[in-house]
Amino acid sequence: MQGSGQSTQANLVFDGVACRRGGRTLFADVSFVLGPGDALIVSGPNGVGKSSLLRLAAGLLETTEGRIERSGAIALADEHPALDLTLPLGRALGFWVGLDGGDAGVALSAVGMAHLGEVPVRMLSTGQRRRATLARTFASGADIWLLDEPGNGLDVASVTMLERLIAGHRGCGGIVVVASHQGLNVPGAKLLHLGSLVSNEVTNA
Ligand SMILES: Nc1ncnc2c1ncn2[C@@H]1O[C@H](COP(=O)(O)OP(=O)(O)OP(=O)(O)O)[C@@H](O)[C@H]1O
Repeated sequence: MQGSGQSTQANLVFDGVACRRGGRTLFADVSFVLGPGDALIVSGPNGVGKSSLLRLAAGLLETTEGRIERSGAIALADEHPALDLTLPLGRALGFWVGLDGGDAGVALSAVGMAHLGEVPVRMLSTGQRRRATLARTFASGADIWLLDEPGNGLDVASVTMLERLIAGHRGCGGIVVVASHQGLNVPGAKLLHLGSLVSNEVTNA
């Protein structure tokens, strides 16, 4: 099914991971194990390293210490929609669908944007661009979704839609990691609060 975990063997493991950027240790000794259907919410103040943790998980940053293991395709959704601003939304999404597979129309419907397929990406509102980014994540068919502040700019109905997409992905064996200041409803998610170097402990919700 499009937008769901394609593999029942997806996993993401951090074992004693540290992250150093700009000459500063952001966090150290972060450990967690996520398997099919799991979710992790990463919270903490601005600049503590939430986005950096997602980039580590995506393999875009190197760990300073520790080990990261991942199995399954990864989609990272941050504030950059990575959609061609000049194209109508349906065609811009279609470019990625052409590479990843899936169906742009189904993905747009999943985020309530089926009626906006002809609107150029540059004309979308902030919240609509966020939803378009989610559509791209959904369409990717990736097993592991890394969502950076996915609720930013979303209205109440769209936050509910986001929570439903996350639940659906987990229900199909996918893994979701969310960095968020917002209190999203992600039942049974593990929680990681990055705050000080002594409190990077994962707890259950
Ligand atoms: N390319 C970079 N080079 C050096 N330092 C960086 C780079 N990108 C980010 N940083 C620094 O790493 C720290 C953590 O940034 P990061 O974006 O991971 O934090 P965050 O917890 O996601 O913050 P926010 O809640 O504001 O989104 C910040 O101090 C930031 O300045």
